[in-house]
Amino acid sequence: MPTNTCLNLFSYPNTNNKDRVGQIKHTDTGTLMLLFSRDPGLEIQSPKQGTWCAVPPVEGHIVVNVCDTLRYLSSDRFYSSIHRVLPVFREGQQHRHVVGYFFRAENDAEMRDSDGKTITVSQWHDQKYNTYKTPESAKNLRLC
Ligand SMILES: O=C(O)CCC(=O)C(=O)O
Ligand SMILES: [Fe+2]
Repeated sequence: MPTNTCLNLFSYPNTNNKDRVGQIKHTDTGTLMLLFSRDPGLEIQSPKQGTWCAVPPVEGHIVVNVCDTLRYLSSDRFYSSIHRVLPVFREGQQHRHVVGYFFRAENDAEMRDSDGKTITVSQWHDQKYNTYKTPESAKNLRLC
């Protein structure tokens, strides 16, 4: 059965322009995301206080991110983490490099979203990614 599981290589330009954003706040669509990074910039939002907290890279460690599908399949036992990427200027560096492995369930797998609606994994994925198409539509991004 096909899935949208993928390995993504990211390269963010190094900048000290505070108006630039690496990635706006979002949750990931799949089950788990493994993030391999030596560069700072990732932040997660506390679900209770709403405050942002840096996730600094730690030598020999990776970040494991819970994503939407795991939230739905676990009936909210696990929550998908709300996160964003900010530019962190680093002297002498050209880019911020990150590798993300996005585990995604089978496209036809069904789950119940937070409105109680039954939706397939690929429908959820496509619906969410359509909101990124323009900066205007991204303002309405449904997080989870
Ligand atoms: O660049 C990062 O640190 C995180 C990337 C990310 O959140 C994503 O691609 O969904
Ligand atoms: Fe993400």
